[in-house]
Amino acid sequence: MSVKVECVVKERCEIGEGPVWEEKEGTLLFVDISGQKIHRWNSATNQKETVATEKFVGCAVPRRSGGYVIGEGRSFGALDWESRSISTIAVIDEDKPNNRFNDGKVDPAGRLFAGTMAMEERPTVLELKQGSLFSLNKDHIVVKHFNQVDISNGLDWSLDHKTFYYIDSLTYTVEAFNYDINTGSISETHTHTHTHTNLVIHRQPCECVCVRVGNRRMVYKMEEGEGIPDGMCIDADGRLWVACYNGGRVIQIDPQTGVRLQTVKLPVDKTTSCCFGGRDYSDLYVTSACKGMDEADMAKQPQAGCVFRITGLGAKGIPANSFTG
Ligand SMILES: O=C(O)[C@H](O)[C@@H](O)[C@H](O)[C@H](O)CO
Ligand SMILES: [Zn+2]
Repeated sequence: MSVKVECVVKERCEIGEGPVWEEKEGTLLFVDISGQKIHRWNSATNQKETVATEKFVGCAVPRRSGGYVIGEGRSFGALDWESRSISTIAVIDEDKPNNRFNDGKVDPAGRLFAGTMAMEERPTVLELKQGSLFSLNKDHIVVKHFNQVDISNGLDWSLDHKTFYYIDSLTYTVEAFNYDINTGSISETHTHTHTHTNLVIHRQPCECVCVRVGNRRMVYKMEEGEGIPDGMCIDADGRLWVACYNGGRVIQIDPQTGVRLQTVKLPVDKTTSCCFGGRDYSDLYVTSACKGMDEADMAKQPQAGCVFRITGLGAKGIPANSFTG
């Protein structure tokens, strides 16, 4: 079966992002970040429902108790779809009023992980190192895992739940961390002995307790022409699919070897994120953006901002997790 790419949601999102397949209804949930909208597209009827938000909305995920949890502005919010009402659960980055949520996803234990970034003057132009990665647990407790992030983006967990894969876009890499599914912790503290050669008084080994962010390591470095790593999802074989912003493609990576296994090109450059869906999760849905494109660009790429479906990949995904709080 050959790979086929088709445009399925013919709506030009400014920044289409964060697709999530909702198996029960056969709907695709996704956001338009700067368009300040949350969409649910029904693959059977081709109907779409939309909720408008008051601020940039970085992500929206299903909630086990019903409705959705979103990252809007600098708030985690609870969205009741029927009444279209949004209530604040928690506020983050109080000391960084110019920050906003970006990409987010629910871990296998039902915690919502989402990262922040500074507001952009235009795509990828922003104050650097302002972002952090947060998680919201079922008791609505917020944990801040690490900071110094440029653009917090794609994230997912290995099939054995021991590794957290993460993209800070302007590192142009995909990284991996050790992950503890029981505690939701990415960082690890450990003690080790070493001799402080630089401190004259410290001539003998000393016990240092240092908190390293869980063995952070690079699994893939983007190549020339591949663009900026943006959204990401894992497939049922444990391989990563990365949407490449300005690269007009999604790439499949083996995180064990760092080898790129597949490249699928799309008819738009600003591919932003991807998730598996459809019957037995064998379709790859890809969101895209048109923000920052001028008339001439738009004329060349009339489907910029639309959602695409790739079939025939020979790979399949796994069901998305719902927030348990
Ligand atoms: O879509 C996102 O994740 C961000 O919100 C965009 O505004 C980024 O600038 C772009 O995707 C490059 O990473
Ligand atoms: Zn993104």
